[in-house]
Amino acid sequence: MDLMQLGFGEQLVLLLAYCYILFKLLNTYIAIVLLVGTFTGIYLYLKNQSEYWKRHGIDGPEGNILFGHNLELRKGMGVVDTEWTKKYGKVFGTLIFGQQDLVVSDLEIMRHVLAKDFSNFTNRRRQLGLKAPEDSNQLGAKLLTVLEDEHWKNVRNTITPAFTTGKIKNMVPIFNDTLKIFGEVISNYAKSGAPMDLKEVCGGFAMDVIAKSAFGMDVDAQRDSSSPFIKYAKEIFNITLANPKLIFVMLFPKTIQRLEKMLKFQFLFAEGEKFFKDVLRAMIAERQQNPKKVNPDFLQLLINAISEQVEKSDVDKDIIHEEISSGKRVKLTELEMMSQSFLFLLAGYETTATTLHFALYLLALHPEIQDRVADEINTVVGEANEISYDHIGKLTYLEQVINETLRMFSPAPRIDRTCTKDTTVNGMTIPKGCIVSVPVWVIHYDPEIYPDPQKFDPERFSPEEKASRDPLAYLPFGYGPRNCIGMRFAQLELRMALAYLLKNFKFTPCEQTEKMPIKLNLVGLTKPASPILLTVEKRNE
Ligand code: HEM
Repeated sequence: MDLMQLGFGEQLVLLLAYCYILFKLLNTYIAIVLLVGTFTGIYLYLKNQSEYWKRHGIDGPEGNILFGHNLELRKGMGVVDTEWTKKYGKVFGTLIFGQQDLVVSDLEIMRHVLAKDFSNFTNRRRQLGLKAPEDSNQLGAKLLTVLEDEHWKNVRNTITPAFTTGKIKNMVPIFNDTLKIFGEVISNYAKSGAPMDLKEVCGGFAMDVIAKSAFGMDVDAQRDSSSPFIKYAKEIFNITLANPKLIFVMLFPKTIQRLEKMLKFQFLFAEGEKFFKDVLRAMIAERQQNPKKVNPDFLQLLINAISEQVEKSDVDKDIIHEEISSGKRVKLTELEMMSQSFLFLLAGYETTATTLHFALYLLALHPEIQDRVADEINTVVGEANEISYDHIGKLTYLEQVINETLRMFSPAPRIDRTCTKDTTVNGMTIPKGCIVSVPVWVIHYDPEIYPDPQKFDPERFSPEEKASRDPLAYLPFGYGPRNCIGMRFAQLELRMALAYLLKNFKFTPCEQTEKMPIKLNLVGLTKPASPILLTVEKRNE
């Protein structure tokens, strides 16, 4: 048994049991001697761990001998990464969740870790306790985000055709149907003049899109929040690090996993998991019985996965890397299929909803930029009732606005990879077994890359500015073969939603709207510390 694979709670219980047995079985003096020896051993081990980076000639913050740098994480990843980078530079070592963690914002080293030496850095950090074991039948065991090595490559290669531009283009009707309801909801706020909670309205829209595209379901989250789909999805998204059950799982991961297997139960999200599995099973069965019915959504694309080919004209280098196309196309098991649909909800709901609401917030605070986007939309879309895929390609200033929003409020403040082989880059050796973390937040606010970084300035993403910058300097969707597979889908959803909203409405700050710089909560995904409220009026009335 690898003791380091145990949670902190389990290690403590083992230590107490060991002390008890020593004093029960042995003479007190011998027990004390053994105990002192054990504690000295543990102390030396922990000291050795905390001096790991010093031995590798890499500087870094002094860590707590017992907790490493975990305690600092309460401030939020973006905040601590900024403080540490200012003090220790672009490469420094930390110890997080018992793992040696090298934090790198040097673009050249990042290029090797995320792309050039990808085969040595294929996997993400293992989330102790939060990853269901591979042999379990929980949805969490087969999520693309946690799969490793060949298994990851094969599943990613198999589902990639679902995310190419050609396939996503067919989902425009899903967006347009959902946007009509979004329009009704916002119109009601415009009529009443009441401030609206941006996250609530954008969240309803994003939930409807993902329910329809990944589960094939109309849940109408925008007008009716009583459906079980919304109840269980919210249960997942509202879980915080203060949740007692989650703390218990993190302290006793192996014990919980053993008990779950032996007693055939699930400790976290049991009801929700059963609900999503039942829904997906029923949907998959229905579609398999009606193979001729056309469904332009992810669920159908996953069902078809093995037979779907990437057409030559549809090769999208952002999501089809050579590394991935060398993987096999595999027939997904039912669990693998259901896990990916579930993952699209996990990965695609909160990220898109928060980006949309931050974009509207920034535009409300910058009316001149909002008017410029609205003018562009009027010119391109004119009197057309619906936004089409062709319109989207022509809304270039809107694209700049979205890019700048994602620079300032990247939903993921950090991405990471596990190093599986000693790798030397620019004379520095990254040791096998450590985690390499890329502090996206720090890079997006680096004044040498983005002068006056607190300023909302979509001109930073004009074609000339973009071309003059290293692509590694902009990472809202990560980078390399393991980047966000849903990037094209998210970009289209954001552009469609903003084009529709800004064509029809004007957003303005109200008394309760917080001024910039807004207080953020950077623990987990980026979000505002308090809800953002805005008022809205109809355009052209
Ligand atoms: C604004 C919206 C979104 C943002 C900012 C975002 C961001 C990210 C980031 C930073 C990663 C990690 C990349 C890396 O490690 O290099 C990621 C991975 C992923 N995202 Fe997204 N995402 C968004 C929307 C979506 C959507 C809509 C979906 C699905 C429909 C999705 C599915 C995934 C999946 C499956 C992965 C894991 C890929 C893998 O491990 O191979 N994301 N995303």
